[in-house]
Amino acid sequence: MTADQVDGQVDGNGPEFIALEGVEKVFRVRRKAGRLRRVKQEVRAVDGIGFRIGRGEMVGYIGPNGAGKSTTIKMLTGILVPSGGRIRVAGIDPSKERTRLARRMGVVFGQRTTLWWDLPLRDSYELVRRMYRVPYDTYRKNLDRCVELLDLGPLLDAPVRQLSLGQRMRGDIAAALLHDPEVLYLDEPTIGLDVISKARVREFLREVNATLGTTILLTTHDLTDIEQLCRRVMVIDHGRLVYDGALDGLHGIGGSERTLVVDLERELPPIEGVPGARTVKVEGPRQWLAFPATQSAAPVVAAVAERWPLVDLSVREPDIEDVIARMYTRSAPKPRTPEAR
Ligand SMILES: Nc1ncnc2c1ncn2[C@@H]1O[C@H](COP(=O)(O)OP(=O)(O)OP(=O)(O)O)[C@@H](O)[C@H]1O
Repeated sequence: MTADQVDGQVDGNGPEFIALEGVEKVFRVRRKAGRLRRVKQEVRAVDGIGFRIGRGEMVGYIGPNGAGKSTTIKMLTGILVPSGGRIRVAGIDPSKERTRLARRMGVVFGQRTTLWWDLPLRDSYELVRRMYRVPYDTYRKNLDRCVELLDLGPLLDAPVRQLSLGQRMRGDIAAALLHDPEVLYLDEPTIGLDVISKARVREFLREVNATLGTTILLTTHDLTDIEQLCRRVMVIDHGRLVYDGALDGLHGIGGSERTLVVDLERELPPIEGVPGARTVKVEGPRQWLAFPATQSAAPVVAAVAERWPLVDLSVREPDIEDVIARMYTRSAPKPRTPEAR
C-alpha cells in the first residue's frame, strides 16, 4: 500500500479505520558512559510498522517488555509524533489533529488513571461530559450502560483514590466510552486485576465491540485476554511486526507442538519409532508424545495403537503462552542503538 492509498482510502467511513505505513519512532536519549561521560543514543522503539484495522475489529497487540506496544498506541492517539511513516485513523493524522481525533477515540492506560483522584466517580464523569461536550442524552445512555454492565452503581459516590485497582479500571473504561468513541485503545486493561474483575472487564469489552461496533485495539501481557476476545493478533518484537493474523496461526509459525497422552495397559519402556512423534515424558503406564501442532494426530494415534496395548488416549493443544515465548526467543534481537555520536 502506498502513502497516497493510506491517505485516500482510510477516511473513516469505509471498512478501513486505522492504517499505518512504515511507521517509526526513534527516541534520542543520553546514557551514562563511564563516571562522567554521557553519550547520545537512539532507541528505535518502533521500526517500520505497517498494518490496517477495519472498523469494528477487535485486535490484540502483544509483545515482550519494551517491544514498542505503548509507543505505537501513543502515536495512534497523537500523544507522540512518529519519526517516520504515516498514520491515519478515520482519515485523520493523529499527531496533526489530535483534538479532532480525541472526540472519536477513547484511551485507557492500565497503569495510569485519567480520572480525578479526589473527586467521586460521578463528578469525574460529569467533567468528561463537559470536556467532550457530550449531549446529555448520549451521556446518560452511555453512563447507564456502563454502570449496569460494569457494576459501578455502588462506586459512583466514592472518590477515585478510595477505589481498588479493579474498581478504578472499570471506572476508567467507562470514562473512555462516555463520548461514544468509534475506536478504543486499551493498554493493559487487565493488569493487576483479580480473576473476577478480569472476567467482568472482558465480558464488557466483548459486549461493547459486538453491540456498538467499537473498533478495539488491546495490548496485554495476559494471553487469556487475547484468547477470549480477539480473533486477530499482532505480535511486535524489537519494534517490528513479526506476526499479524489469526491466533491459531501462531501455532504454525511458533513451531509449537501438540501432545498425545496415552494410557497403556501396564508400565512399559518409552514408546519409540512413531513417525513424527517423540516421547517426552513417562509416568507409570502413562506416556506423553509430542508432535508438530500443524500435523494431524491420526497417524500418530494409529501407529501407537498398532504396536502398544492402548487403554485410553487424549490430545492436548499447545499452550499459547509457550508458543509466544518460543516466538520471542526465535526473533533474534537486532541492534537498536547505533554508534554513539
Ligand atoms: N519517552 C521515551 N524516551 C526514551 N525511550 C523510550 C521512551 N518511551 C519508550 N522508550 C523505549 O522504547 C522502547 C519501547 O517502549 P514501549 O513502552 O513502547 O514498549 P512496550 O512494548 O509497551 O513495553 P511494556 O510491555 O514493558 O509496556 C523501550 O526500549 C523503551 O525503553
